[in-house]
Order: sequence, then structure tokens, then C-alpha cells
Amino acid sequence: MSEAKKITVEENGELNVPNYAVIPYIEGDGTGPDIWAAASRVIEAAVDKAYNGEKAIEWKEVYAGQKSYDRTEEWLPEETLNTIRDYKIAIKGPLTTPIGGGIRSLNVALRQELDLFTCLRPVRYVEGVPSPVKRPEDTDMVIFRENTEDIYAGIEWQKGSDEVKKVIDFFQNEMGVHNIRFPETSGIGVKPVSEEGTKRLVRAAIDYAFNEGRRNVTLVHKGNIMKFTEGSFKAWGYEVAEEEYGDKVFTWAEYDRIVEKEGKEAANKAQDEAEKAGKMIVKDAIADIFLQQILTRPSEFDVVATMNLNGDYISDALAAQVGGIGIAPGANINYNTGHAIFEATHGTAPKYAGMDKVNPSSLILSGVLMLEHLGWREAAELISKSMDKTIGSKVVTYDFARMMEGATEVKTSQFGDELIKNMD
Ligand SMILES: NC(=O)C1=CN([C@@H]2O[C@H](COP(=O)(O)OP(=O)(O)OC[C@H]3O[C@@H](n4cnc5c(N)ncnc54)[C@H](OP(=O)(O)O)[C@@H]3O)[C@@H](O)[C@H]2O)C=CC1
Ligand SMILES: O=C(O)CCC(=O)C(=O)O
Ligand SMILES: [Mg+2]
Repeated sequence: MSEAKKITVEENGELNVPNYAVIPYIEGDGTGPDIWAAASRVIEAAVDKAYNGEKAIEWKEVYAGQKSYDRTEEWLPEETLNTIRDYKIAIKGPLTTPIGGGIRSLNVALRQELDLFTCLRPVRYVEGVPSPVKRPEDTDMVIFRENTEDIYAGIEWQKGSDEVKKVIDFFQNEMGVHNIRFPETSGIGVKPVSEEGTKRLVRAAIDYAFNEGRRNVTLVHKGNIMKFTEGSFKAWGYEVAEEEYGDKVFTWAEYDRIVEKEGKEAANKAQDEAEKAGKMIVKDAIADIFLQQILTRPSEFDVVATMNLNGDYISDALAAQVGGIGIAPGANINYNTGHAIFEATHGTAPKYAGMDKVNPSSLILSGVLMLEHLGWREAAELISKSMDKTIGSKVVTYDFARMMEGATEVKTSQFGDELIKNMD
């Protein structure tokens, strides 16, 4: 390969991708090395086949998690963050977060440090994948999960600590809070949700919906209960839609205003007309009912914009509908700076570590998202088609094999081999 170069970002935010591009990767903990070995080979093979050597990726390993700690006693070294900042685009395997004490999530830290404010998780059915629902093909949604705020940000204090005593004292004596049920034995968490954070996320979701020819964007929240965080998320979401997209969208906030002035019939008529005119419908759903409706009426939802924790739950729930987290890809993106880290939706699945057993599809399809993001669509398509063909021929890893009749169960590495063989 002639000299590989860094990806850069133009002033207008566009990526400038050299034909020979250096891309940093984090191998990940647990099953990370198993799936990275398969995924990197498949991505390399697709690029090679699509461009006959005229384009290529040079992987550059950067360290985080256990592998990093074993080398330098640092879980997330500054050098790793700086390299990703510098090289713009990276891909990673899953990283362990111990429950309770110990380190905070490295995944969350990476997203916060690099301000990767969107967690993009497309959920689409791949023909042949076993699913627990009758019509998995009706599920075709793209989740925009806010990635830097919310209760997920990790601002919390442990029961009995000096800090929690101070916080509870402040709440009770200065803020007039009288409903902490058991103050002596409570831990406390804080949930920041901002106008700026919400608007940039919802803007990214609406832009995506327009660019990809989608019909609607749903703001998912629990604003009936958490009025000034989740409720404000909904209000700010509608604000950004109406103020920045004007006539190109029809919102349910507008629908409600019409109901108030002219009644329900007029509001339904206005929405029908907006749909016929090809306007983007921006609506909202409360999170609990949304989790029912994605099962009972999935075809009504296209792009979903939501906060961090809701998005975490929704992405695993939706992934189950199309065959599970073994095949659900993801990306963490800052659409303003161009930084992005592509990663699987699932975790480290530690009980299978080193067994060459788990499904590498989630990381491989995250690689497909990455190739699309780079504009290397031909290579991305080769992998997607090969995935359809391979799963269609019932050659699958254990997770699918146990739900499929007549399947040939293969190891992680063999599944990678099959994908490479089936690229044409
Ligand atoms: N972005 C990241 O890096 C993430 C990291 N994590 C971290 O991962 C660790 C483990 O988390 P846990 O809650 O157990 O969730 P995991 O996603 O790691 O695993 C839960 C179960 O999901 C199934 N699964 C996961 N990955 C695969 C795969 N590639 N192929 C097939 N099946 C798969 C397995 O189910 P079965 O056994 O039924 O086959 C597995 O036991 C934690 O430390 C957590 O914090 C979690 C989520 C994301
Ligand atoms: O960081 C973690 O350990 C969990 C993250 C997670 O579940 C997710 O991002 O979906
Ligand atoms: Mg999760």
C-alpha cells in the first residue's frame, strides 16, 4: 500500500477521505478480540474487492479497557483520545463496565470526551434472521439516541457518603424538597437535559430523515412525569422542527394547536394534507406506550429521537425484534466536528470470551455504517449483500442457530470466512 493518510474534515464539515486511510481501532474486552478479528478481515476484504487495491484501510490500534490497563495501568489513556481526535473516525469493540463500584463506563467516557452527541442505531431486518415477532420486516427504524446527557452521564453519589449527605441536606434545607422517601439510606443521581443538547440531536435526526427519504420523526420521552427534563426535550424538539424546518414539517404541536382552535377533524385533515404534500411528520410518544407500539405497529415509526437512557433500552428492545443484539450496529457521531466512533450495540458477552463463538455481525454492520459514512458505498454494499446471502443460506453463529431450523452453526471466524466467500 502506498502511504496511508489521515482522514480530515473540511471547513464545511465534509470528510476528506484519502484512498489509503488510517483508521484507529479499539479491540475491546471480553469477546471483543473474537469479533474484531472477524470484522476487520471482512471489512478489508470488501474494500479490496470493491476497489481492486485502489482504496484500502490501514488499521491503527489504540488502547482502552483491560488491554490498556494491562499495558499502562490506564483504562482510557489520553493518547487514545488524542489519536481519535486527530484521525476523526474510529471503530471499537465493546468495553466492560463493572456494576457498582470501580471504573465508570469507558464507552460513556469516550462519547462524552469526544462530544459524540448522537448514538445512531439503525434497526432493519435481514432476510432469514430468526425473530420472535411475526412480521420482523415491518421494523425499519433508525434511533437517534442523545449520547452525552441525561441520568446516563453518571452524576451520582453513593448512599452514606459525605457528598450524598451534602446533596440531600441542600435539597431539604435550601430547595424545599420533602419527598426523598428514605433520606438516610438514599443514593442520589442527577439528570441534566439541556436545550442545546436536545436541539442538536433532534436537528441531526430531522436532517437524516430528509436525506434518507424517511416519512416521520418520533420524539420519545417520559415528559408526563419528568416535566423539566423529558418534557422539555419534547418541547425543544418541536421548537427546532418548527423554527428551523418551517413548512417542510408538520408537527403534533401544530396538530394540538389546530385541535384547540378548530377541533379534531380539522387537525386530522391538516395532517392528511401535510402527508400528501410530502411533509415530514414530527410527532412524539411517551416511552412506555412507545415500547408497546413498536411491537404492535412498528411500520408507523421511521426515525426515533430520544434521550440517553430511553435510547439505551429502546435500542436493545428493537434489536430483539429483528433478531437480537448480535446483529444490531451502531455509531457515535458528532455531526459538527466530523468525529465518529463506530461500535456494536451489544456488550462484551464475557462468558463467551475467547471461544470464537459469538456473532460478529453487529460489529461488521457497524463497519458497514462506517464505510457508508466514508462514502465507500460499494464496499459497504458488498458486505450487506453477502450478509443477506450467508444468513439466507442458514450458515449462522450459535445465537441464530438455536432459533433456526436446519441451520449450520459456525464459529465467529468461520462466519467471517463465509461472508468473504459470498462477496460477489
Ligand atoms: N458499547 C459497549 O461497549 C457496551 C458494553 N457493555 C458492557 O458489557 C458487559 C456485559 O454486559 P451484558 O449486560 O452482559 O450485555 P452483553 O451485550 O455483553 O451480553 C448479554 C447477552 O447478549 C447476547 N450477546 C451479546 N453479544 C452477542 C454477540 N456478539 N452474539 C450473540 N449474542 C450476543 C448473549 O446472550 P446469550 O447468552 O443469551 O446468548 C449475551 O449473554 C458489561 O460490562 C456492560 O457494561 C454493554 C453494552 C454496550
Ligand atoms: O457502557 C456500558 O457499559 C454500557 C453502554 C450501553 O449499554 C450502550 O451504550 O448501549
Ligand atoms: Mg445498551
